Amino acid sequence: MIRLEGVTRRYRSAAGDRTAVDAVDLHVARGEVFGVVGRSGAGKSTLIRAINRLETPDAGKVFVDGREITALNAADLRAARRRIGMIFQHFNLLNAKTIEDNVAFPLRLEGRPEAEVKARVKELLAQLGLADHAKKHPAQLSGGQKQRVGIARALACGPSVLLCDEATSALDPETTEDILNLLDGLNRDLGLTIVLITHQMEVVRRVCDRVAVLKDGKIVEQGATADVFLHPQHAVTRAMLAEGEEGIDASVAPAGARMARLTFRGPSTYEPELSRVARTAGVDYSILSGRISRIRGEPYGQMTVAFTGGDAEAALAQLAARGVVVEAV
Ligand SMILES: Nc1ncnc2c1ncn2[C@@H]1O[C@H](COP(=O)(O)OP(=O)(O)OP(=O)(O)O)[C@@H](O)[C@H]1O
Repeated sequence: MIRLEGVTRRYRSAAGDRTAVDAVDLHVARGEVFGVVGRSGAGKSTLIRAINRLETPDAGKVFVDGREITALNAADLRAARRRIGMIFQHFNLLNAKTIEDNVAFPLRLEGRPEAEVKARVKELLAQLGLADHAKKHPAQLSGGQKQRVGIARALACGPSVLLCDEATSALDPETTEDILNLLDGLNRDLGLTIVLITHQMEVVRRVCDRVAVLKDGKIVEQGATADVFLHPQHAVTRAMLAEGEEGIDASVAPAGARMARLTFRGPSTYEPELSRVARTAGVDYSILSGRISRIRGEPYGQMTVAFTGGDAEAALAQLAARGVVVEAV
């Protein structure tokens, strides 16, 4: 659906050249929600803006829905962009226009008949819960409502792709959840392919099927969200995931304990595997840290456990045989 081949973007300034995106190859499948995370300055904005050529790459090719975006002339690019919706951190609404005129804007640019514009705007406002706000101006709406207007405008021309540039970064946690539910529903119900960039790992955990981690303009790690989040390979990914989490205090482990990190995935997360195995292997265990949650709807449990007494190695082998991922700590 979306393919980037060797995409590079450099910025030249008096302070020197800076390669914001460095020979990135990326593939996003149709109907997927794909997240790109990274620290500030990693190149996330530049990368997502290369997809609809708001930033023209210095090298490389971008394909969206079979068309090479990087090869289009200005008129064809305008037409292609109608099939690529985009929403922004600060909404980018036209403050002097009403909500309905904001949503109508891309339809009027496209030259649609006014009756069709009116009908489509009405439909979109109803779909996004904005029907009561049609005649208001952006300044009269909350952040979450403004982002809903942004989404309505992005959907106006019936895009196959939605690009989200830090779309929830200016919103409080509750409103973020509301907008993420909305994006989730659009992906599910319309089959919309979504690419989002964010520095919020929780956003990726909640909605993304796959994720790429960007550092200094390069992808350092990518994969299914659950795989990357539960078994991060790169230091940047580990550091971003560790933020806000309490580290493990190994000094609290009983003397001589065998420590291991255990990862349960899927329905077995809720099974009493640990106590069954402890009983048969005759070991005791202390849980030093742990989290049971969901990644993109899939339950998982991950905990650091200290085993004492009995046969800890046999317990770990039994857990591994039951599909639990066992890692030495
Ligand atoms: N128009 C520009 N001119 C010069 N340098 C730029 C420009 N836009 C971005 N850069 C530089 O390119 C690098 C990548 O910036 P980019 O905004 O893509 O990163 P980001 O990961 O989106 O960061 P943030 O989360 O802070 O927005 C940074 O070093 C930035 O300073």
